Amino acid sequence: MHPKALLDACSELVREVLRFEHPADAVVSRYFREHRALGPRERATLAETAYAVVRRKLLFEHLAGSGSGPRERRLAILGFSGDRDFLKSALSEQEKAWLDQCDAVDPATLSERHRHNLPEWLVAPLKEQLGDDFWPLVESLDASAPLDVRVNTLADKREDVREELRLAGIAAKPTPYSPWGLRLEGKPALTKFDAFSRGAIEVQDEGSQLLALLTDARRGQMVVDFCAGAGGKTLALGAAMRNTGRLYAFDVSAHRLENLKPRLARSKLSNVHPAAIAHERDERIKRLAGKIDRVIVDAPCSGLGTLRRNPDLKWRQSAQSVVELAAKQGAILASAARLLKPGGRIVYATCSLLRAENEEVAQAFSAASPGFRRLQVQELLESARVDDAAKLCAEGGQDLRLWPQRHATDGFYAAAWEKVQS
Ligand SMILES: C[S@@+](CC[C@H](N)C(=O)[O-])C[C@H]1O[C@@H](n2cnc3c(N)ncnc32)[C@H](O)[C@@H]1O
Repeated sequence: MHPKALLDACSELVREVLRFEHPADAVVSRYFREHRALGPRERATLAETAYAVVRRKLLFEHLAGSGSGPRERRLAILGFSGDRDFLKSALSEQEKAWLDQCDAVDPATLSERHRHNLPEWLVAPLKEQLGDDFWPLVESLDASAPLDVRVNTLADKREDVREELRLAGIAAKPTPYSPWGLRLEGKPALTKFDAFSRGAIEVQDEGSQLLALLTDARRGQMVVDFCAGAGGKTLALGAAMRNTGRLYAFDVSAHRLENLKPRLARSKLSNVHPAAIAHERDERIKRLAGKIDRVIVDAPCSGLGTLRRNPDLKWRQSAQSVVELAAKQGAILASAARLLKPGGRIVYATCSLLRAENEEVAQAFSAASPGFRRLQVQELLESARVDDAAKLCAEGGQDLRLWPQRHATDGFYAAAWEKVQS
């Protein structure tokens, strides 16, 4: 594609993504569907440019203030992810001079907001939690997330799969904490490999794997994945149960559960029962009350722990949406807890970085639920043979707290309780 045409396409995509009416990944996928002639390299440039603009929106808007021409074009030039000379061949003399000026800006002279590129409502709670670690977090959010897979230990061993991938030209290392994980080098398209099609691997961030390990679902148990979505955790739990017992995968979105089906078929699990529920107080939940050994609530949340992959979330969420989510999370956790039998365990998890969706929801549940004993996540991880469990927990070892800048995972939180014997 001619550089000028590719830059025009980037500007168009940037304009659509910046409307923030839909998730950026959905906007990008739709754009590609509507422009089928685009080749893989052009697609990569388009997607990476749009994401770069979303990531560094405040800085780019500031720099774009001095240029001329349509705003989206200036933003696309600043975020352009392809070769510099290629880009310059699409620019007017005036644009080239402006871009050189922008490149010459010393980052040290920029204001904080132009360096962190976060909305103000998010900065204060993050700084309060992180102190000096705030800037390393900002830096980590600019980098792309590694590609982790979980080995389906029902049928394969991690080392065998690692060797199989190596022979297929994919280098991988064991993940540092999860005994099920491999971290791949680069971003190979996995779907064409036998290890993928026969269900030996599933793409899953190491942090998500740790949530499943924490749930500790065992052979023969009755287990509920309350917010199963496309079933990332469900598949890990089903394998941990060695394809025995009964694992319910609930979600209010039948559409998301549909995406579980092909993954389930690859995994060879037959102990999973997906079911769409109307809401967290659905009749189906009431019928199972007091019968379940393990429940995981991977609650709907702001998703701010996934900003490396979904940078648009920082612009699509707000202080108000977090308040609403926290209320929803509390309601789901309280309902899900009714499922447990005495001695059963419930894990509450989010991929949010904010205390309002994490510690505060957990504390409110503890305070309102005398029949539940808070468990020490560090001890649970150690029992699940997770290395360096203390490093994965907040001080004191009570809760799991994963951060991209510390653990190279998405940001995750988890707390766990046991229903007291009655
Ligand atoms: C963080 S996602 C789950 C991701 C999934 N566990 C995985 O590992 O792929 C949260 C899910 O909660 C679902 N959800 C929202 N409200 C719910 C409710 N009241 N009861 C059950 N699920 C709900 C959403 O549809 C969404 O799929």
